[in-house]
Amino acid sequence: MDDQTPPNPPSPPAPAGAEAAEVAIRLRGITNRFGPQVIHEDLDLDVYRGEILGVVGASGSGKSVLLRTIIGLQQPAAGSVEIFGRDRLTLNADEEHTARRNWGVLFQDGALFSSLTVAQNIQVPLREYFDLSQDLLDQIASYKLAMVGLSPEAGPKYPSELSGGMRKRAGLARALALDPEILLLDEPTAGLDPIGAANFDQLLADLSRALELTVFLVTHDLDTLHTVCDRVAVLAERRVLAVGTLAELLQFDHPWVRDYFRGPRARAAGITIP
Ligand SMILES: Nc1ncnc2c1ncn2[C@@H]1O[C@H](COP(=O)(O)OP(=O)(O)OP(=O)(O)O)[C@@H](O)[C@H]1O
Repeated sequence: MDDQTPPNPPSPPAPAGAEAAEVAIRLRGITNRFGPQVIHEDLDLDVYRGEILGVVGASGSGKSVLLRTIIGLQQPAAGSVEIFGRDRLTLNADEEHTARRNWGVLFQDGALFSSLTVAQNIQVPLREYFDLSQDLLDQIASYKLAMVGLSPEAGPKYPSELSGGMRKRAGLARALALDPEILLLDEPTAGLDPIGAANFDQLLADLSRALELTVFLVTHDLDTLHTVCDRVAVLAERRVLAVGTLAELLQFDHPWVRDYFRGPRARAAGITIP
């Protein structure tokens, strides 16, 4: 760490009212670099079981890299990633395979396989983990489609035949295929019109409650932060600069945080200083 870098803030307290809230994802001392470019340095973050944590930060601050670090697509240069108390960087291949069932991911563009139908996309993770009959696979795909508000007619369609909003929902259905406890989403409302985005937010809020999901949600969408997130983490200066409820962040005195949460777009989203 260079001399200019302020120390990490103390570990954030558990959410109000949650006595000894269980930590679902614990990141400690995470450092990520690409060549000389340092993205994260000694980054700490706790995501509590059952919460929806919004992750914000300027473009290029490392939100997606952090998501990839949690799921193992990015190997950090230093630090630990604990999922429900187990350091996933120390798991062997079998343990890693089992652990991966515990989370579902929705990447920015939905990341569906374009050569597979929506139903086949949902069935990919199911085939990887279970030996099920085609009939059962089809039933599960229909059930997952219904869960995300898509009709059974979407099942035989190819991703290119869906609207952007439907593709996001299909991606969500695939992320939920294995009934994960943790859901990670990278800018799920990007590219959706305001009504589509609001509908997706509502779906996410309903599903996370019904399925008791822990949600790590990378977003630039102030409406999403306001309507669905329990807490928000701000990524800046290569670490988690602040984490708390929106009301707490509104009191946080830092130029980027102030501009982001108190600007005209924040006011338009209904975020106001209490
Ligand atoms: N595989 C990679 N190789 C080299 N550099 C990378 C790689 N992945 C990400 N980066 C760099 O890491 C930095 C953080 O990228 P990241 O995608 O995490 O930003 P972000 O905060 O998600 O941005 P945005 O809000 O624009 O999506 C960027 O400067 C990016 O160029």
